[in-house]
Amino acid sequence: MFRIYAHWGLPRTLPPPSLSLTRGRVCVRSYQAHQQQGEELISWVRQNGGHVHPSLCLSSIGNGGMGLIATQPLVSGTLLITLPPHLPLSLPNSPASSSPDYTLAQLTKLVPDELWALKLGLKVLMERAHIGSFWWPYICNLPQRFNVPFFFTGPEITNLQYPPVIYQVKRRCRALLDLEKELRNILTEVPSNQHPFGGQEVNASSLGWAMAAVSSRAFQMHNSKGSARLMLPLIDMCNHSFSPNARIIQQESKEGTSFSVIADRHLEEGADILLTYGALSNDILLLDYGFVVAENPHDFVEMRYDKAMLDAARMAARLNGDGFSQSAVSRQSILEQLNLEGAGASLQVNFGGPKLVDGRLLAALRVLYAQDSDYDSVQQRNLSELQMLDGAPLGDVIEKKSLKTLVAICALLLGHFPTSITEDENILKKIDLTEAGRLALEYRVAKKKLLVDCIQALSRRITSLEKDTMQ
Ligand SMILES: C[S@@+](CC[C@H](N)C(=O)[O-])C[C@H]1O[C@@H](n2cnc3c(N)ncnc32)[C@H](O)[C@@H]1O
Repeated sequence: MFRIYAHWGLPRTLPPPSLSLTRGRVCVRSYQAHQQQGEELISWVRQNGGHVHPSLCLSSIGNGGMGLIATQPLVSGTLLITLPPHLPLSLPNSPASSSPDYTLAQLTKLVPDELWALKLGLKVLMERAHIGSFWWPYICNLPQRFNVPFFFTGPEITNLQYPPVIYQVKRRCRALLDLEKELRNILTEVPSNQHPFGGQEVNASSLGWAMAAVSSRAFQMHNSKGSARLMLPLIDMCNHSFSPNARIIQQESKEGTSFSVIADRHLEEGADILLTYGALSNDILLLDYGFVVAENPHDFVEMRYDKAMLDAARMAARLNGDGFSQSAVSRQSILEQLNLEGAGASLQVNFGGPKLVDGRLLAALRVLYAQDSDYDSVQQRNLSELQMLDGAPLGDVIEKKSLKTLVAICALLLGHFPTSITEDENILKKIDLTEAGRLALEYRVAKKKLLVDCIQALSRRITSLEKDTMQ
């Protein structure tokens, strides 16, 4: 199950950024060049009607990344940045026909909707190729490389050890390669005055760069006209925290939507300005942003609900009884209500997050362990009661069996990983790891620790039930 080989990662680094080299300037993110470009970006925002608090600067924050820093203490409520409506970069709404933007709009239709970052990425590539682009001071400040997994080598992708995310990486690789092919065919027919990339070739690597630039930096805006994703220059220099010290607000006016960042706490001198990117799992953080958070409260490990797997877990937990596949028709209807059986069933169940265990899986186990004689009691419970971890809605005996089976499932999932946490932690101590190699290790260690945490929390519940029974 955990031995999927993905040996077609795209080249690790982008080829020389052909699109920017033609401008006579090279986007190199050396420290000094970066500082200077950072200052140019701040000046550009101010020159174009935006506000940047004088006590803010762009600075290196380690790992080659940059961030926004307070150079003086700032009180909570301070307005840090404001971008007027014309500074965000987004896909144009109704471009004039026979303009490059119109061609671009046609090209975005080739991209599946769920890969919205690739759609907006085409616009970023277009501005990167456009000599004299209004957004050049912004585009030029974007990182040249992104540590997202579709740039990993095959072995690095395999080293993630978690099939759902490996599947997503492969899908993204495939989408980039497919789009490269389609664009190559279409763009040869486009007249030069309508060519969105100034006649330059766009390949899977530059598409990947653009998709990562967008997925790791774009914001979603909602207003009366609907929702849209956009790039917010300078605001997107803020790094992420689940306990942020600043927030974004949106203001509507007849000119459009402007965006501001406000300090949400007192900021000490030298504080990083941190926003929250949302309640995101490590899968999304890895795939879209190229980093993971240890002990991420929003992370989870997924598995496919399958009675054969539950049977294996029951046997591993040394619990007797008939196989779950023999379950009575009466239980079937509850499993259907839980959407785990029947047409259109949704079989993905998760461990982790604030609930610890997917309520549907817990309810299914409780129901599957119920005897025919318990059925009246099952009928008296509503579905949400059956899904709550607190309490033992069908009695302590069924509860202990259900919890022991869940512990066994976590242990089986853990056993599917080819290496243990200790082995991974030893590899992490090596100094010659690549950035991608380290990220893959951190990612899989976080998944395994999540399962260990689940086992420990569920075991504590079993122990407390056993104590109650003995009293
Ligand atoms: C919106 S940008 C923030 C600015 C970025 N650091 C830069 O140098 O341009 C998001 C990227 O910053 C980095 N980042 C943000 N928050 C992070 C965090 N908490 N830990 C590690 N990297 C983070 C990741 O590379 C992510 O893709």
